[in-house]
Amino acid sequence: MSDIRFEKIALIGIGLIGSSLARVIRERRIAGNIAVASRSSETLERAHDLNLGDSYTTSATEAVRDADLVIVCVPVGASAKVARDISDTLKPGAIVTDVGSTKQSVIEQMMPVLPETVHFIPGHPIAGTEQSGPDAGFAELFDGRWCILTPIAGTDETAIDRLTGFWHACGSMVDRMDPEHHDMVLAIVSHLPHIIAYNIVGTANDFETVSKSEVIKYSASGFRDFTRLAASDPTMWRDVCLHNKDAILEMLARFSEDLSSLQRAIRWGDGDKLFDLFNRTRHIRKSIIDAGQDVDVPDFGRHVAQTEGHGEDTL
Ligand SMILES: NC(=O)c1ccc[n+]([C@@H]2O[C@H](COP(=O)([O-])OP(=O)(O)OC[C@H]3O[C@@H](n4cnc5c(N)ncnc54)[C@H](O)[C@@H]3O)[C@@H](O)[C@H]2O)c1
Ligand SMILES: O=C(O)C(=O)C[C@]1(C(=O)O)C=C[C@@H](O)C=C1
Repeated sequence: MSDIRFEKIALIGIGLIGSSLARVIRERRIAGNIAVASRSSETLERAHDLNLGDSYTTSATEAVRDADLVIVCVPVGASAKVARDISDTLKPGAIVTDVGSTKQSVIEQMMPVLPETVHFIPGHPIAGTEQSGPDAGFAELFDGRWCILTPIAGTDETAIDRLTGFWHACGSMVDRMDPEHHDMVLAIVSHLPHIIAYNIVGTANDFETVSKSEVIKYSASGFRDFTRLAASDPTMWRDVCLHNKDAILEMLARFSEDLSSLQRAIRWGDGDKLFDLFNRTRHIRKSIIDAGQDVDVPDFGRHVAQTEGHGEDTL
């Protein structure tokens, strides 16, 4: 199907999300030209080998020249630097968006730097895996998943419609949300689960009386699910924690209170309380399945994770 909506799309960052976008844009002919920018020449070379774009550069400044749509696909802590790099070469009338997991911080970092001649519309596809790097992406990643746009008041509606059309062409359903609300919702449905996973796997790893080989040998189901999340990219999740601090701390406080209450029920043998909670949560799972949102992470592109950029300057 030919569905060209943009002459030129620039992808800044070509990891899991950037490379999935490159693949779906190419497969579904959403753009005439894809410019790929990555700060590391090694990643860029890999993107070239995988034939992800039409041009490749380590300069974000160069990539965005003449682009009608610019999609920033880097860890959220790098947003300000990217905005500074691209602001002078952006084409007037271009749409600039991002895919970052937090929204208020990205807006605070990018908005003051970007020129008023472009349409800045923050976005967040609620789709991903624990993998990272250009090998990890796949064209079907966004199929049937939500993408949340958090436009700033006064943004041109035609530009929002164009970006909505882009995400539809990538297979997504699109919702609009206030950035503050987005950060609170994602803190509970995405950020807390990852923090809990990192913590539980860390606890198991530090536990002296259970050996590492026993953890690996007997992690049949429940623990195994946590290890998948805890294998997610450290740079990305460090930035999420630092850039959605208030909402995450609010959710962690509630979580800790509820955990203490659960701990008390176990200590005092309060079976009714335990049963009521477990029964209530079981229904949530059923509602997710009934809503068709029980999307298993598929096996497409499950190569060894390439985690480029750890510990680098993305704060
Ligand atoms: N992984 C997921 O499940 C997922 C889902 C939705 C949104 N996101 C968001 O998408 C963005 C990209 O995540 P990803 O999973 O594709 O990560 P990734 O690690 O696979 O790719 C990140 C890319 O950004 C580049 N990069 C890293 N630091 C940079 C810097 N300081 N300056 C410029 N470029 C830099 C890397 O070279 C790489 O090309 C993040 O903001 C993340 O929060 C991730
Ligand atoms: O499925 C996973 O592995 C993910 O971590 C994807 C996930 C999520 O928590 O749902 C992670 C972060 C993103 O911002 C959006 C999606």
